Amino acid sequence: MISALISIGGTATRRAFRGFLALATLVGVLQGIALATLVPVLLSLYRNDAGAAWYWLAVLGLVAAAGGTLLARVTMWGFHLAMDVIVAMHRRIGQRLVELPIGWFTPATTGRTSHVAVRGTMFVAQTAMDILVPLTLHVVTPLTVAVATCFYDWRMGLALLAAAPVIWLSATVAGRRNGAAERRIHDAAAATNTRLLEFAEKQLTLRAAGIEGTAYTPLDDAIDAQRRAGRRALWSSVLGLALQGLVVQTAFGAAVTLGVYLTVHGTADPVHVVALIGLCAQFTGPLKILAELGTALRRSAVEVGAVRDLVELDGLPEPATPSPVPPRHDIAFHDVTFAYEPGPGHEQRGQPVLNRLSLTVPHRSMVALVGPSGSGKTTLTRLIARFWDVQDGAVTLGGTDVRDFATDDLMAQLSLVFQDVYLFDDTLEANIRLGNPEATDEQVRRAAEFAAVTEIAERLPNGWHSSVGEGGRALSGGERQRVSIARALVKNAPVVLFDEATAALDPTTEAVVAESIRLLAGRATVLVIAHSLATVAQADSIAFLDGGAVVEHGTHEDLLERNGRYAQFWRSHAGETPLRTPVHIPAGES
Ligand SMILES: Nc1ncnc2c1ncn2[C@@H]1O[C@H](COP(=O)(O)OP(=O)(O)OP(=O)(O)O)[C@@H](O)[C@H]1O
Repeated sequence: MISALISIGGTATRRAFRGFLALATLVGVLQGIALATLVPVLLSLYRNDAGAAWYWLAVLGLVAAAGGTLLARVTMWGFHLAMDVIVAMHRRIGQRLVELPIGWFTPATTGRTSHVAVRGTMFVAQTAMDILVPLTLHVVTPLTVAVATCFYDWRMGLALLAAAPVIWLSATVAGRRNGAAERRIHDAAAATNTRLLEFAEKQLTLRAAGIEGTAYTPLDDAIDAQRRAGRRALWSSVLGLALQGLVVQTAFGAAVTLGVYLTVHGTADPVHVVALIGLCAQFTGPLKILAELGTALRRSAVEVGAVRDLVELDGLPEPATPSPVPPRHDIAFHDVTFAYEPGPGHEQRGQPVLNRLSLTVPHRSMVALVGPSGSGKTTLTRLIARFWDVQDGAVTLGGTDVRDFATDDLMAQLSLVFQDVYLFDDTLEANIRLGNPEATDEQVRRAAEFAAVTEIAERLPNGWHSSVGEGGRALSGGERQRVSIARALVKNAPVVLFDEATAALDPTTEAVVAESIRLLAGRATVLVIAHSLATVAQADSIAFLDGGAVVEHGTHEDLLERNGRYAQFWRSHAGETPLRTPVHIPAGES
């Protein structure tokens, strides 16, 4: 647990934790000494020795005051430590999220991340402030009491010290059981969180499918699983606490029995023994809730461990000496094999999605990717941007393996226009400028004009400074697509990866897509997942994918002449649902 916190917080936290725990231990020792000092106070009173009673009372007061002062200090320290670790945790999570391959981000992983970040943070604060200090005190104080008892009566002292490992063992057993149950609760809660987010985000889809109210089975199942895990954890913790209570009471009973035995056999003074039995109660009292504190610590450990697992995830490996940005921008796939990593819902690494695939997109040419759904077109384009790294073969840009570029350099060479357009809750202008923060106003306006975003700005109440709402909610799907095209154009990257929308677009957006592809042709290396006849017709060549391999590659005419898979595919599409034909941007919009 502490090692998890330290690994998140770094060296400074390690030093701070050592000091913090040392101080908490000192407070525990002082509290134990204060309790042990009660024995001479009581004995002095019994012997009517007022001087000695006042003396020991003064000692007790001084030790208790020192312990109290240091306790206040260590509590404050715990608060500051918690804040430091929380800040470090947020920083590490943020840093790791930036370094993770883009392909890692799925609704399931982001749901888990938000759960881990929020709960982990809460538990760190709780651990450092509410658990570690009491836990240390509840261990160190009874041990100090046991050692002190040895000085008054070595037999009773040894009995207490002998009971300590048994109590420790029972607390550990109870804590382990609870820890396992807590882990199950954690996993169940994270799964519910993901389902809940999905339930909230996909309301439109659910309602369109006629799933009304809360009757969404995966969410119900997740809540049920969480309830079952909670019930099991409750039983586990009740049994653990009962075991712990039994062991502690037995230890106390044994100490009292020993005291009585020693008194009866005349080897101990009864008054002495009465005072020591009082002290024994101070030994067993704190230990009774040791299992409870241990459980709380393990609960924290599960959450903090999940944060550590998150921050220790493998990011994209960065080259030790990044290759320089190449002057030419041809893209080549050399015998590429790629299978998705296991993840929630698909724990085994599946069959390769791309199988020894080779394809070349020459510098400043346009290649259209066509093929049945699931043939690997999207995966192929995403490998260029290192959403994931290939397992075999290589993807090169300008002759250099994409893994040999610094990630920033690689991304600077790419413009991505994908279907899942996300606009930030910022102004229209800021969303375009995101493509190139250095762009002048003139460049932003020109890209916007080309992508027919100017007319959106004219319609909105605050023009370019209008907010587009969270995720671009204030705009239609087509309008969002246009903003994303303007964003890509303003970036002016030498390589453009374009995923044409599969859904029918409004005429203006369709024209913008066709025009922007026309504009890019000859200026950039373009790899486009094509769905429209207009795009296919403009491409220098077409690669037909099936089953994760390029089965045909050539010009539209060549492939039609070959009368193979592409010709068949094209004819069936043109026959059933004609591929979209070019639409011209209305005057004034281009
Ligand atoms: N993140 C992912 N995790 C696991 N499998 C995935 C993931 N993304 C895609 N796949 C699988 O990889 C295969 C290829 O998918 P891909 O999206 O690349 O195909 P596509 O040709 O672009 O399909 P479409 O035209 O329908 O978009 C499919 O079987 C798909 O189920």
